[in-house]
Amino acid sequence: MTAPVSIRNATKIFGDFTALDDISLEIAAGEYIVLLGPSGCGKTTLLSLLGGFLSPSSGTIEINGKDMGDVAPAKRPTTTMFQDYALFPHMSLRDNVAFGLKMRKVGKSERHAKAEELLDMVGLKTSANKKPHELSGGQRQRVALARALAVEPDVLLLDEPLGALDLKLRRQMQDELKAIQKRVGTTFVHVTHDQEEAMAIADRIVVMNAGRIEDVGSPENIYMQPKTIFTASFMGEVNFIPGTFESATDSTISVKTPLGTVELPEFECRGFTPGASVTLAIRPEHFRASTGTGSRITLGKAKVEDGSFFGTHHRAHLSPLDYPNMTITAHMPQSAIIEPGAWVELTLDPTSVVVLHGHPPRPTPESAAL
Ligand SMILES: Nc1ncnc2c1ncn2[C@@H]1O[C@H](COP(=O)(O)OP(=O)(O)OP(=O)(O)O)[C@@H](O)[C@H]1O
Repeated sequence: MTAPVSIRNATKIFGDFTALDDISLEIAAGEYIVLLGPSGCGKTTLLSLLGGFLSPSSGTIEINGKDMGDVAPAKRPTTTMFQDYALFPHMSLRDNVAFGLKMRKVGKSERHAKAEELLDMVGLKTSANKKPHELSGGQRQRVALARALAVEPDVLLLDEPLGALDLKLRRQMQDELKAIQKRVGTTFVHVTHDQEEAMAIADRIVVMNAGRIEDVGSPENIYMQPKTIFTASFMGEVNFIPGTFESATDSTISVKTPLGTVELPEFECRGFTPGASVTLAIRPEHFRASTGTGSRITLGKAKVEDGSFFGTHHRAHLSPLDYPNMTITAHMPQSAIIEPGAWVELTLDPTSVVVLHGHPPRPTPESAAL
């Protein structure tokens, strides 16, 4: 079972605090959506509006074309899976998974068959008679997922579902969650503050900040072409170089920076006007500190301050000759020899540079990698 979801101009106000501010979002049936953002940005509040545990102060929520305004949580085609799982300790895994079906008066043999089918799907076929305390954290998480899916919701709401797991298990369960979602085809809306988790799982990521949606897109899109300074910095490491927009032709734009004027391909018209403050957002892996140039642009010489080896690459901090107060974080090839004090040529692929409106909120002369 699966359904589309429409959130239209949803606002939620607690007293004089606006937790959600005019949120609109269309979710397709069968999509895996991740709501991503820092603590307090309104993710759980939005999930609670979908589940019916909170009502919007204004705006509407439709699931499968039906307005959910007056529909109680238990009557909605949604199930919520919380971080603490809330499994019943005295019940077998089979009975835990079958619980929702029992409440719906489904007969014993039918509900047990369904529970066993779902336990099989989450890799716990032979554990149906065990109790939750006999399981590891990851196994308990799988039982909670099977239990949530047993009642065949159209939309499954997951609030930090992997928050209680250690990092390794978390990464493993992300792959499993995604695979199970694709298999059952249910619409999933998953809340997390972990950008790697969002990238690993989502069909589309919704980046939230202070009660508003900052950006929506595929993981690749959000990472490579963030629309705002907030998204660029929240989605992994990035260098910000402040600049001034100078001019545009049909195929290039020109931005003046402390490291010189750079000509970049015009990838999308974002309404820049000459003289406007802009920021170049550049991922560390898009810099190359080398002597090669080719079709790359150069930002001049830079001094290696320090470097660390990360297996797949070195991560180095560099000070540009023309602007020594700035620190650039660049990834350098595995084979590079990183010596503090060495001078390198700083080059980058112009197609990887994102030009954003404004300057970062804490504009430091360094514009250090955040
Ligand atoms: N019942 C409430 N009454 C008053 N304020 C609330 C209530 N529920 C949430 N808030 C506030 O609304 C804001 C958003 O809360 P919400 O729980 O949605 O954030 P979140 O993004 O899920 O954060 P976290 O990742 O920490 O769970 C917070 O500032 C929170 O304090």
